Amino acid sequence: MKPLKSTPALRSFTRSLASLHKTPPAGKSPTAIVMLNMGGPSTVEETHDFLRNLFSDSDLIPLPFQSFLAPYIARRRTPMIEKQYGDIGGGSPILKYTQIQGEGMAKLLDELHPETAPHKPYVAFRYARPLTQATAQEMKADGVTRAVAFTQYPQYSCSTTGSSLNELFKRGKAGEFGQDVSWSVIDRWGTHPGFIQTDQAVAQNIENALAKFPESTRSETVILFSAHSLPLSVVNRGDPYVLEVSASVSAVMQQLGHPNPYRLAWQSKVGPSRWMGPQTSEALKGLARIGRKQVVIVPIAFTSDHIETLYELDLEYIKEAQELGIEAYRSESLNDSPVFIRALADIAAQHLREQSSNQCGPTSVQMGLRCPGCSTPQAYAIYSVLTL
Ligand SMILES: C=CC1=C(C)c2cc3[nH]c(cc4nc(cc5[nH]c(cc1n2)c(C)c5CCC(=O)O)C(CCC(=O)O)=C4C)c(C)c3C=C
Ligand SMILES: [Fe+2]
Ligand SMILES: [Fe+2]
Repeated sequence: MKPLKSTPALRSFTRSLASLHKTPPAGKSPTAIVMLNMGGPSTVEETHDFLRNLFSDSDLIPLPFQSFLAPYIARRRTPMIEKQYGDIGGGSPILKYTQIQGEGMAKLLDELHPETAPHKPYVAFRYARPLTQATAQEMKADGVTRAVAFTQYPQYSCSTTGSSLNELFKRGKAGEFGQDVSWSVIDRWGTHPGFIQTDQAVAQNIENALAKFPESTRSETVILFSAHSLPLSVVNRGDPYVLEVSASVSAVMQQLGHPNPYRLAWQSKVGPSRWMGPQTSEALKGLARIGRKQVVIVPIAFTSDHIETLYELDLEYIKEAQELGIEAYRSESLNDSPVFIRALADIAAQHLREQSSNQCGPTSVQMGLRCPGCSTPQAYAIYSVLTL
């Protein structure tokens, strides 16, 4: 990763970031917990706009002549992706689940950290409704003065959480959330102590899938973790996502406490460039070649169901496995799991406690150039640009 160089432009950028971080005036406005994610089209009709927004995001896909190419690629890809959303029931369930998770989390937070109650969840999606812009208006209308940006991607990538934070920063700088909002950030939690509970939820879902196999052969079942892949160019510039996903896999296996063989594979490669491998479909072929007959596929880098679980894993890979002579099941996504919602509340509560005692833990960072606790560079608007 390249070191941050101090330049006049960077210094002025830092000053504007610092000005975002003001002490909130006393008041009864809610503490906003802003749940960041990419989102998905709630209906098939929203697919085109979702794709246009996605291909317009240079943090995710830097394209030459992006403003011309993005609508073109989106238009060409729309029929295929529309069909996939049609096949999974007519849209993405991510908004529904994020709302359930947010409501449940906020209620628990009021008990766990009454000092900052009431807590109100806001959803800020990057490519689908509700977009950050609309969320900003809602927060401004509510008179929010204290906000926590809480990424819903457990593992950090500049292309996902980094992109959402950059969007938040741009809109914050333009005053769209109001003038006196004090922000803090939970930017990753794949190895947070609270994630142990999430591991419990993931591990429980794996147990449920394992239970579909006869007890006599259950321990031979391969647990195949599957995460959205990343272009190798992104991995090679130091993006921590692959490392953090691997750490989550280890934590879940430890939680599970079984000696089952396990592997991590990567799915959903897009375009002709080289991406992180092995691809999930190749891993299945490899397992068939060495005579494995039972597999549980586990989505590990996304908490709600989406096209990759409901279409790619359920409709494509499970069938592919069957054709290879493997009996395969997918473990459920976390979705509205109460254990998971409790984990989200614990992660947010710990963050708020650290903030009020001016400490800085692993999930507790400021919108500033450097973390006041550990001095790592944490101005994401700068951080992701410099590491790209
Ligand atoms: C942790 C999750 C994800 C990472 C990391 C990620 C990186 C990444 N993605 C693309 C390109 C595309 N992704 C697309 C869809 C998509 N991506 C994720 C998650 C991550 N992406 C999800 C959950 C989804 C689907 C949303 C849903 O509702 O199901 C798409 C659009 C679909 C398509 O056209 O095939 C593209 C394109 C890149 C380039 C990238 C890293 C740089
Ligand atoms: Fe993606
Ligand atoms: Fe820190």
